[in-house]
Amino acid sequence: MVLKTQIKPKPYNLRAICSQIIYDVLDQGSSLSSALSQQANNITDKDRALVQEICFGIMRVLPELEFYIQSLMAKPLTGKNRIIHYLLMVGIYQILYTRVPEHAAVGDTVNGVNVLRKPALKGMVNGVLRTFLREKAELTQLFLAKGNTSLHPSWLVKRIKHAYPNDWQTIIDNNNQKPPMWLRVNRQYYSVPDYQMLLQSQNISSTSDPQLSSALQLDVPVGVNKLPEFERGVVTVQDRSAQQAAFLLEPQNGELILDLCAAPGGKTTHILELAPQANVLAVDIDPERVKRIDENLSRLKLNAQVIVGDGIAPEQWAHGQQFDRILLDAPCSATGVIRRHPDIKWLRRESDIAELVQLQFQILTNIWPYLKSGGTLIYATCSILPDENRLQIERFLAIVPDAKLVNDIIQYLPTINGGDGFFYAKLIKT
Ligand SMILES: C[S@@+](CC[C@H](N)C(=O)[O-])C[C@H]1O[C@@H](n2cnc3c(N)ncnc32)[C@H](O)[C@@H]1O
Repeated sequence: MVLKTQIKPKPYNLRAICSQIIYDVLDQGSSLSSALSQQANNITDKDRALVQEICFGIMRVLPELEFYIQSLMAKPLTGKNRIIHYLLMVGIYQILYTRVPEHAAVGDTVNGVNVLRKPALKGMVNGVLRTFLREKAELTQLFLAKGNTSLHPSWLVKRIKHAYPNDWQTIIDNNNQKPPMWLRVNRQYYSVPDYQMLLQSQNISSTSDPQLSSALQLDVPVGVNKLPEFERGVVTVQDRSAQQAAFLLEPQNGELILDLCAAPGGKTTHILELAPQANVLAVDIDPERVKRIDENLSRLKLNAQVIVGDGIAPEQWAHGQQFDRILLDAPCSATGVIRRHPDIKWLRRESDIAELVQLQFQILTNIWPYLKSGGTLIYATCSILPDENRLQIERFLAIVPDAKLVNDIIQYLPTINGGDGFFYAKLIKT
């Protein structure tokens, strides 16, 4: 008789899962959204919201948690024990910022040590968390007096201060808030007031935007599965600032339109909602992200040609075509969307900025010949740094004689209950 080896399932501990996610971001350089989706199958539906709350929250207040751990431990945990450093963060974050009762926060975090197979560190984790509970009031005072209360890396604070000497503090404060949830209503199906009524019938209250005919802000964010007719393509989750792109582009039916750097397709689908008979070519360099453009198009039942391609080398995929309109949503520092992706603060390096500026400039200059004479190009970023935005466009206009700026540039800053930080320049070819 052959005995089957029984594989023992790994005990489930959501604090251990959170510390693995934080480790993947901070030590392995993964983005928070991809680290979360890597673990998605290991998390029960019931715990999903709490895992998100803890992981996003830790990224938001990382320097504060580091300060407490440093204050409570003589030596930092390094090497293979690093994951326990992040487990401590998970414990402290819960005590300070969630409604999880303190005894559960401490007890379950301490149990996470076994799940992470570091039993020798159990006593230490228990000790640190219990000391934190006792000394919480003094430690938080000390943090306010001595810590990095901007919760941003210093290079970024310096750049934001330099660019916005009057508004920098507000920008930093707004970056540290939780983001509002905006919807874009597909007006092929519903007017904004009608969809708002439909939401209200499900007890989801929302506020419309007098300046933007497609946008609704939810008073309290909800999961997309709660949104009426989401699967039918009636609404898309998209920040109000990002919703401006397709309006500025003014796509028309029958035109040939290039959406460059298009993944995951938030703006591709909006272009087609506004001009369903436009011929849209959506291009992105990242094959995995390109799949998401197809998924979004099929949810919204819209058609575009979607390809993997490098914006620096349009000769490889444009086949000599010229476009009536081009949307270039350039790769950028994403410093305008920090409240949505707080991991950006720790993943970005200052040296990335110059590289991104160079990449943006190359894509912009290389795609320009593919715009028809009289055509429109929208250059967009979700950055608030002038090097990627205003200065980029000034440099371009100075060397490209047939490019003309229409109206003024638009620089949105992240605003509470408003939109994300975004930049737009509308250029025409004379
Ligand atoms: C800001 S995101 C685009 C968001 C998208 N437009 C939307 O609304 O959903 C920037 C995109 O640029 C892509 N990208 C980066 N370098 C590129 C390149 N050299 N050529 C084409 N796409 C590139 C990235 O893969 C990323 O998907």
